[in-house]
Amino acid sequence: MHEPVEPRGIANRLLTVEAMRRVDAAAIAGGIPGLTLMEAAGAAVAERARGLLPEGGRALVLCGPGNNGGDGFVAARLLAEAGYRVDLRLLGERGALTGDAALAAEAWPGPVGPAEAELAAADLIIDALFGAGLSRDLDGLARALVEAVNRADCPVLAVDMPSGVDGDSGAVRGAAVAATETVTFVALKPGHLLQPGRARCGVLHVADIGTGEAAFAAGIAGQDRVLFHNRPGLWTLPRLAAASHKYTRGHALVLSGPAYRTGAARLAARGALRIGAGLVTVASPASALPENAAHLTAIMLRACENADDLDDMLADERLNALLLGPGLGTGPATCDLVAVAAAAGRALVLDADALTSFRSEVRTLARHIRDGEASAVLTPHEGEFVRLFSGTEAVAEGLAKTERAARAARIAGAVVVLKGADTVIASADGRIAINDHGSPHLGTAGSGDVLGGLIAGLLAQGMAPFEAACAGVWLHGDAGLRFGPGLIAEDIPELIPAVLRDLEGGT
Ligand SMILES: NC(=O)C1=CN([C@@H]2O[C@H](COP(=O)(O)OP(=O)(O)OC[C@H]3O[C@@H](n4cnc5c(N)ncnc54)[C@H](O)[C@@H]3O)[C@@H](O)[C@H]2O)[C@@H](O)CC1
Ligand SMILES: [K+]
Repeated sequence: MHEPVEPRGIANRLLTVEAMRRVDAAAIAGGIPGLTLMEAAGAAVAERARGLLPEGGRALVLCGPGNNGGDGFVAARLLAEAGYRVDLRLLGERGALTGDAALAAEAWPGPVGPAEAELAAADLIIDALFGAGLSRDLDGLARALVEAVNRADCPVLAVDMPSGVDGDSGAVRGAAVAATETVTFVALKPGHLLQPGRARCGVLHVADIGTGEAAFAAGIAGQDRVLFHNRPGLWTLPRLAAASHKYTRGHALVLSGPAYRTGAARLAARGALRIGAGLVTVASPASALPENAAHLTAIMLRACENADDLDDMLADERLNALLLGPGLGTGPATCDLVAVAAAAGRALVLDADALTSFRSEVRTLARHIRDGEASAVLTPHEGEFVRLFSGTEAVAEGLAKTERAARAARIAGAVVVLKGADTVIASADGRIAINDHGSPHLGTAGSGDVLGGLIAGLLAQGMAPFEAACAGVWLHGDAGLRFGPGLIAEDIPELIPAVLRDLEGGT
């Protein structure tokens, strides 16, 4: 189990639903009454609601039968006190409310409407139906209510989680509110970042409700999965010393496919160079050298026909990071290249055909990595992931994406970057980062090849594999966000200088 020591890492920690319960319980045990926490949560919701409501506007607050509903009662009261018109509806019987939620309901001075009635017209709906306590799929009245919320043409502010989204997996349980904004408490939960939950949250806000650092520490203690939001601060890019030269900035080697299958390697190589590797070499079969030479200038070329040639090349210790896979072709020849690269103990990025060549043979791949003491980053998309890990516990039905990636990382003894709209980066030591910094425009041919090159370029500069993978994913996502429609893979390396400049200015 890995416990990060730096406080910046802790700032990016996510809380599972269970860990959040422990935070609440520890805060209460430490002397903060539960009702005080609920008042703070409701106040944070009311404050955000005021930002979404016109002056004196009308809020419709939908309260559920648990403490999420309790937060709704508090927010309703505070908004009414501030002069807003508030309609409140309760799903369930008022008499069935217990604990702090019952106390919050008692303090609400207005009428409590039934959930069955048609939704009243409003300037804002506050969704306080279900949060961390969601325990089954929505059906019946709860589901009808959520569907009615999604038909309403006003903004929706979700309390803690959009009702119907699972806090740990981001799954939609039957139906889920599509919120404009979500206010959650203490820290983000995985379900705020994993799809489809991420898309239901809208703009995310995290409110401090006064639980304190000791309760937070109690909440995250003892977990064998350590969850992070992938953001700058979780990793630090290599700093360029004044005395740096190209040989101190690492040398990345990208293996290219044969003639007419070389574009992927060039995209990756360009990514590695732009991200700051001092030297980048593309190695290809001799037949493909002219094709590569016609397109490459700063990037060097070498002939490499097979695993023996690669072995000879790796006698040069300065080749410290390798990317294998894009365009290589699947089969035993690619497996041999991976075996030689791993045996040389270098930092590896394995993508595409290098992963598919080990279809259902991940244990063999893991043995190569272990025996060579190589540090490897595997970058599968969903299809490659299923092929590589089929037959293992990483592809069991119904698992959250975080758990699949974490299990895969343990099996492979490598960092696994499970790509998608919600890329998850998992390390064999139990660290998991979820990335929501990206753009659907990145779903374009060759984009993944550039990502592999970025990670290889960071590894070449000496970054540790988990941090290099997280940083590569974030930088790639940032490039996608700033370009938008019309993005093609060739654009991504060219955007990296601006991404780096802004990052250096902002962190
Ligand atoms: N001290 C605390 O624990 C605090 C909790 N807070 C709030 O409390 C929430 C968690 O409260 P709870 O644990 O009471 O859980 P919830 O209020 O999220 O939901 C639990 C209730 O919903 C019912 N339920 C669950 N799934 C259902 C479904 N599919 N259909 C119909 N009914 C369903 C359960 O039977 C239970 O009555 C958090 O999300 C947060 O909003 C905040 O007030 C901060 C402090
Ligand atoms: K909710």
